[in-house]
Amino acid sequence: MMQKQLRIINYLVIVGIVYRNITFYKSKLWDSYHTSVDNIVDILFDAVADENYCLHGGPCVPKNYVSMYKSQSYPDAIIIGCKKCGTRALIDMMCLHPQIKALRREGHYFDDFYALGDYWYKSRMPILADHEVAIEKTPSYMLSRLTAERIYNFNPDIKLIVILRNPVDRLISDYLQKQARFPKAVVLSVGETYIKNKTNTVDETKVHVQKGLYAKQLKPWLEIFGTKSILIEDGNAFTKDPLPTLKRAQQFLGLKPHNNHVYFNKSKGFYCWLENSQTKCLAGAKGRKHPKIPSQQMNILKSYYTKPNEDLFKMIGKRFDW
Ligand SMILES: Nc1ncnc2c1ncn2[C@@H]1O[C@H](COP(=O)(O)OS(=O)(=O)O)[C@@H](OP(=O)(O)O)[C@H]1O
Repeated sequence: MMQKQLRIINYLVIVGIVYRNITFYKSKLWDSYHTSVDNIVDILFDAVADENYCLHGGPCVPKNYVSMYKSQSYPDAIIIGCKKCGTRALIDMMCLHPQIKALRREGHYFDDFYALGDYWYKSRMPILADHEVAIEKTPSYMLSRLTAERIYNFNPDIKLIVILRNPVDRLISDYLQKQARFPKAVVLSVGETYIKNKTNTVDETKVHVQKGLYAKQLKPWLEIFGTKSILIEDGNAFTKDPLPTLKRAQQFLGLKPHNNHVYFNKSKGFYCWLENSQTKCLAGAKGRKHPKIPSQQMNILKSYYTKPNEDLFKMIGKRFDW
């Protein structure tokens, strides 16, 4: 009897583990399903794409379809950071330029999926017509020297775009994202989370705090790529008025200036734009209302970042208003 119960428990544990893994990998499986389909389509097109794009006595593939598909290419530029600094708004608004196309989701090839190979990366890229450029954004790239090395080995001439934000605003934004995702786990306030009670100093062990140390993160990128390959923008200024940043980004990519039709949307409280005559704003997860932080705690957070900010400004040769 005991053995039978043990077998049932064993069985339930296995079912539990399988279920958990399926849930965890569901999105990744979905992704790779699409990728496999893309790859199969590519192989088929390779097979049929002889001179006339026809199989022997079989179906023909429209010439322009083949050449359109074949124009899928690696990115010309990557937005490498930083998290919660306006990367989504930047890439979506950059795509209002008729020559810019972007990977819809974050790329994560050079950090999470490097083992899948650059063919996988390319297969996720948008299809380009002549004179168009492809971009992607992955805010976590900026955090690692290894990623910088990988990207350099991949393409030393690639253009990199960095959008930064007042690190205290960034910290609160990361906190709010975590709170929204894990409401039961985030019970402490911003101050209680990031300021040590006993010493009234910032808790430097917290990853969210470390993510605001921009000079440290950018140093390897500047060493590896040099200043000319990296456009560094102020996310706070971009949020208030995106046009100057968008203009510089177009110039940086060597594109003709294009007047992106963005406008301040009062009800969203942020800039939005028109897409096929419809208003398009970012989803509610972007542009959350920040809580009021008690001024004493705010001062502790601000003064913690004063020196790292100065290091950053010195390193990049320009100042931001934070
Ligand atoms: N036009 C527009 N609409 C909405 N949000 C805007 C816009 N421009 C900049 N931002 C700021 O972008 C912040 C989110 O940054 P990211 O897109 O980089 O976040 S993420 O790292 O991809 O999760 C987001 O941070 P929070 O305000 O803290 O939510 C916004 O302040």
